[in-house]
Amino acid sequence: MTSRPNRVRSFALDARQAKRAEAISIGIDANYISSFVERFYARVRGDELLGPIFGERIADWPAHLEQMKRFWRSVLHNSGEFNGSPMRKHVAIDGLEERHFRRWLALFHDTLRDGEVHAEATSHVGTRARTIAESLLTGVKLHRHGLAGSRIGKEVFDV
Ligand code: HEM
Repeated sequence: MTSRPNRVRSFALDARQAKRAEAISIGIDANYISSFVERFYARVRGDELLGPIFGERIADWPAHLEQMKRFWRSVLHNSGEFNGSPMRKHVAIDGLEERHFRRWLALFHDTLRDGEVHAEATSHVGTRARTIAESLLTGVKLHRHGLAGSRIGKEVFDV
């Protein structure tokens, strides 16, 4: 008979595999993730608002791109490969505000649309990005202004 911890573990594995299979069925495989990460950060680096913020902080671009691929595989395939601390790192960027997140999302959505393989993939990945951006912005505001300034629970981005 299978022990309880084993059953729990195999349930978690099934859920992880199901999520990955569902993503892959709409074209979100590891190559798709790698491609949008590469193309997105090429745009970001050339952007006059965001480029300098990254330029001052990223010394090793190949390492950053690998980290971002692990992040997106964890988000989209539940791969569990990412162990960073995005909230802490974004809170530490002085002057980061709504207009930066708006630009980030606009570039991200342009990248997804330009490399579109499946409209459902664009919509799925774009929605995940927007949700994470909203939570990072909420965290940044909370850290800076406390609860009153954080607009918790409000829809922030409409892209
Ligand atoms: C407002 C625009 C943004 C700017 C200027 C920005 C900038 C940066 C910078 C400079 C880093 C490197 C930090 C370091 O290693 O010390 C970083 C890391 C990261 N960013 Fe952003 N970011 C933005 C928005 C976002 C959004 C919307 C997401 C997710 C949807 C995101 C996800 C990440 C992740 C996962 C990391 C790696 C964190 C880690 O390794 O612990 N960023 N970002």
